[in-house]
Parts: sequence; C-alpha cells; structure tokens
Amino acid sequence: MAETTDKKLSGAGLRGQSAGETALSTVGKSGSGLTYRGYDVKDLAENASFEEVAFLILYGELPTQLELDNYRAKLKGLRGLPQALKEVLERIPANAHPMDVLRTGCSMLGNLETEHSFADQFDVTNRMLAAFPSIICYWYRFSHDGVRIETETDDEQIGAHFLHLLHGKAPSALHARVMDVSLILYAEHEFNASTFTARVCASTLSDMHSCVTGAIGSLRGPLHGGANEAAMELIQDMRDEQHARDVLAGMLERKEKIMGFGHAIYRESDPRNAIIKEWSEKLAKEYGDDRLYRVSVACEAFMWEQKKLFCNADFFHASAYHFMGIPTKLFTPIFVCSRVSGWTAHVMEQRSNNRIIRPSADYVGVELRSVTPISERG
Ligand SMILES: CC(=O)SCCNC(=O)CCNC(=O)[C@H](O)C(C)(C)COP(=O)(O)OP(=O)(O)OC[C@H]1O[C@@H](n2cnc3c(N)ncnc32)[C@H](O)[C@@H]1OP(=O)(O)O
Ligand SMILES: O=C([O-])CC(=O)C(=O)O
Repeated sequence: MAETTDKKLSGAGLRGQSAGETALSTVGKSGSGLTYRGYDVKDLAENASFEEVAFLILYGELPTQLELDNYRAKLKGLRGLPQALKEVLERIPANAHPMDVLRTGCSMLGNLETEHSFADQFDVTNRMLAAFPSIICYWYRFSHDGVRIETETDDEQIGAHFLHLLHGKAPSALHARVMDVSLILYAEHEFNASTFTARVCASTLSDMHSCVTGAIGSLRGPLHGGANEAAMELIQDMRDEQHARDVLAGMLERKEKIMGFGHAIYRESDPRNAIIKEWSEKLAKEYGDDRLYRVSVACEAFMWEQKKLFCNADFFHASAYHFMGIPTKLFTPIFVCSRVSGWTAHVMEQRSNNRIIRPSADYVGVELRSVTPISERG
C-alpha cells in the first residue's frame, strides 16, 4: 500500500506544507492509499457507482436506495443545454482543445445560470455534474461530425450517458462499468493543483462557476490531468515491449518527463493504478488487440526498474479509454466530468470556514532604487 512516511515532502511547490483542513479525502495516509470521507477508493470502485460517490463527497454520506434513485433522476433531468450555450459551442472550431471548450462551456453556463447566492451551491453543482458530458459531446459531435445531438438520454449513469452521446448508441455493460469505475477513481484527491485553484478562488467568496472554470484551466496541464492524454501519445506508436523500453530509455537519457508516472504525494504506488490496470486488461481482451496494454505493462516495469517511478492514475487510463473508442483529446475532459464533484465539495468546505488564501513570498529581486528620468535611461 502506498505510504508517504519516507517520502521527502519539502522544497518548492509548497510540497509538504499543510494549506488547510479537509474532511473530504486522505491521500497516501498509512493503511489505505486513498479514502473519500473515510471509504477506501478500492471499496468504492468495487461496491458503489459514481453517482453514489458524488453524493457521498457532496452530501457527506452514501445515499440510501431511495436517495440514489432521486439523485439519479435529478441529474438526468439536468442534461439539456440552453440554446445560447449550444450556439457558443457551435462557434468553437474543431481544432480547439476540448479542455478549452469545457472551460468556456462552464464559464458560459455561469453567465446563463449564475450562482446568485451560496444557497444555490448544490443546485449549480448538480447542474455542472449533469451538463459537462453534454457540453463536451455536443461540441465534439457538432464540430467533428456536423450533427446537433440530443443531449438528454435515458442512461441512469453519467459514464454510460457520456459514451452514449459520444458514439450515438448505448454502451455495452463492460464499457459502462469501466467508465463508472474511472469516474470514481478520478473524483477527489485532497489539495491537488486544480482543487487548490478552486479553493483559492472560493476563498475570495467568488461564485462556483469561476472556481470550477479556474480548476479546469489547472487540470489541463500535462503535469496534472493532461497526463492521461500525454500518456496515450507516448504509447500509441510503441510497436512492442522492446520498442517501449527503447523509447523510454531514450527519454530518460534526455532527461524528459514520462507522463503518467510519478506523483507529488504517493511514494511507491498510486492505489488507483492497479484498479484501472485490471480493467484495461479486460478491455484489451475484448478489443482483440492487446498491444497497447502489453506496451503499457512493459513501460510500468521498465520505469520501476530504472527509476523507481510508478504509474499514477493516468497511465492505464490511456489504454482503457482508447479501447472504448474514446478520442485521445477527450481523455482529460472526462477527468473534469468526475473531479467536478471534488472541486465543488472543496469550494463548499472552504466557504463553510473561510479566510482568504493569501500566502507570503520571499522577495529575491533588486534592492530599493529610485526612478531615473526617462531621458537619462540608457
Ligand atoms: C492525476 C494527476 O494529476 S497525477 C500526476 C499526473 N502527471 C504526470 O503524470 C506527469 C509526470 N509526472 C511528473 O511530472 C511528476 O511526477 C509530478 C508532477 C506528478 C510530481 O512532481 P514532483 O512532486 O516534483 O515529483 P518528485 O518530487 O517525486 O520527483 C522526484 C524526481 O523524480 C523525477 N520525476 C518525477 N516524475 C517523473 C517522470 N514522470 N518522468 C521523469 N522523471 C520524473 C523528478 O524530475 C525528480 O527528479 P530530480 O530530483 O532530479 O529533480
Ligand atoms: O494529487 C495530485 O497531486 C494530483 C491529482 O489530482 C491526482 O493524483 O488525482
């Protein structure tokens, strides 16, 4: 099990410094790698659905069957997009990055359905959870296939709904389950960069859409959520295990970062990796060509052997998503569709006990000096 006790958590990037309290999750604590409100993520991935997990994160407890039925019905009813938002999405070009589309989509939703008071925070959150898959798929299908899709489906679950919108047909039970597990794994992760962005924004008493729009921008980078997309770009051309090792050896030699490996907090493993890896293996069998799975396994072994670097949650997500026919550039937006549950819960937690987040800086610039008249500057 991943423990952080021996990892040197110090230095730049605020590493190892506590920036506040949270009751939402633990990352890398002894005994269990990742917990959401006291439940091990492995337990949740085996025994719950994403909607149950989102409910847990947002409302504090797992729902009863009746509460879950009501929650799913509520989310189902919030999947439609306002005409003005569809018009904005239709104007975004096909070569835009889908994370930019989602960032704009979230911001536009904030203009149309503004959070006027914190009393609206659960309503705007549930709207985002329900509407983000619609936003990304509406834009993708319009810009790539020239169709205006109907974003309301009968799918009970968000993961199945996403695949349904993307492919124009309901997914298989296996694909629906893998999407569900994936959303559970990505839902929440303490004070990571995007969540911290959301909390900093929340600490100014800003609105929920601003907090989430900022968080999307932070998640986009390849050192954070963008790593699942970058990992796919890395493995897609690897012909076999030996080729995988050669590619990585060259990258390490050139001191390049290998996306999908390492973590700011976990020391020797990311508990989510074993879970998504197992599903990727199942999908590879169904897909009928296991090259991507095999090269991924070879990468994992090589990186551990050479650098003691392990796969984080993103690495095996790359092959798993690919096996389900998801275009690479939609990988990180799926992360958003899940992590929005964690971000919004953190915003609510910040609001409930707020002081503006404003750290200090160590000044390293020039000493005090006076302005030289412009005619004398050379
Ligand atoms: C969902 C998520 O956001 S999970 C993270 C997704 N991001 C990635 O997969 C990007 C690749 N990984 C990385 O860049 C880093 O591991 C991060 C950003 C995740 C964590 O960064 P840090 O906390 O600074 O890493 P850490 O302190 O463990 O690094 C130790 C050493 O390993 C190196 N290292 C860490 N990860 C990698 C990697 N993926 N490839 C090559 N070298 C690496 C670091 O450069 C550092 O070397 P140095 O001491 O010579 O400077
Ligand atoms: O915690 C982090 O630094 C990165 C993150 O969000 C995750 O691993 O899910």
